[in-house]
Amino acid sequence: MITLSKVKKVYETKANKVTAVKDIDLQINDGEIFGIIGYSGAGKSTLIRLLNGLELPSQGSITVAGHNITQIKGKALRDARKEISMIFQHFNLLWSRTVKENIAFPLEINKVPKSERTKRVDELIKLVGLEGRGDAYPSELSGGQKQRVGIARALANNPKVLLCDEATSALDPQTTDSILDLLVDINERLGLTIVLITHEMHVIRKICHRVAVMEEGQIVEQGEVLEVFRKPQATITRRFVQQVTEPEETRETIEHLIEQYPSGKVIQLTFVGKSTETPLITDVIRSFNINVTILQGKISQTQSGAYGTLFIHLNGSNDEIEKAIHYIREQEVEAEVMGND
Ligand SMILES: Nc1ncnc2c1ncn2[C@@H]1O[C@H](COP(=O)(O)OP(=O)(O)OP(=O)(O)O)[C@@H](O)[C@H]1O
Repeated sequence: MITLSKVKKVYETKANKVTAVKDIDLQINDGEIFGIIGYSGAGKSTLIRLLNGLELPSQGSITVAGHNITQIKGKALRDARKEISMIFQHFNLLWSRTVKENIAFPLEINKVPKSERTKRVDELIKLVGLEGRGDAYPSELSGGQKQRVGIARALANNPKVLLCDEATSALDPQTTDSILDLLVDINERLGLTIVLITHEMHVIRKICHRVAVMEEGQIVEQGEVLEVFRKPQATITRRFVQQVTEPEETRETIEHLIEQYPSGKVIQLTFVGKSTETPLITDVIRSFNINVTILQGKISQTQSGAYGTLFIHLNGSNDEIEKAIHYIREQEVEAEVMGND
């Protein structure tokens, strides 16, 4: 549904040329929630502006919702852009218009008759959970409610694709989660394709089916979210995965624990999908002559299954510890020895 082939974007300023994105090959499927993650300056905003035709690539081709947006102009481009909607970090609402009037705005531009507009606005208000707030002004709303207005407005003309530009970055964690839940809900209910850009792995973990990691204008890694969590390849991807799996203090805690347990081994286990539901630790304790101490653990849900990390200390003879690690790996659980040999 969305295809980018050999896409490159160079900005020419008076002083120099900046290559914002290069060598981008990407395919995003219908009905998918696809995340693009990268640090500031990686090229994410440029990529999203290319997807809705706000920018033209210097090279390559881009097809969105059946339109080759690199080759169309004028009315054809405007029509194509009706099928590609967008929400923003700072909501971009019209402050002098009420919630209802903000949502009605794209319908007015699209010359939808008034009676139909009113009906559609009411539907959208229900869809995003803003019942009773239709006559409020944006200044009277919380951040989460403002983003709900942004989402309703973006959905007004029944787009096929919703682009989200750091849509939750200005929100607190709890509000972020409620907006992410709403995006999943509309993805499932309407079959809408959602492409989001973010610098937060939490957002990717919580709602995306697949993810692409961007660095210096290029996609350095992409895949199913669960797979990327399980086996991040690029250094930058590992750093993003750690944002979610290792709370800030974890490394420090683990180093402290390794000092505290001079004998035996500290192991980091990584569970994915079904393996989070098996009584692995019980099996290890029963099958091997070792002591197991659970140090720290966390299980997170992704769109396609659970992902967990658990730090344990194994104590006993080297031989028994090796056998236990071998057994754990046979259960399709990753086991990384954390030093302390
Ligand atoms: N209109 C422009 N003119 C010149 N250079 C630009 C323009 N837009 C972006 N750039 C440059 O392109 C590179 C990628 O920027 P981009 O905004 O796409 O990154 P980003 O990952 O979205 O970062 P951020 O989250 O900070 O916006 C940067 O070096 C930026 O300075």
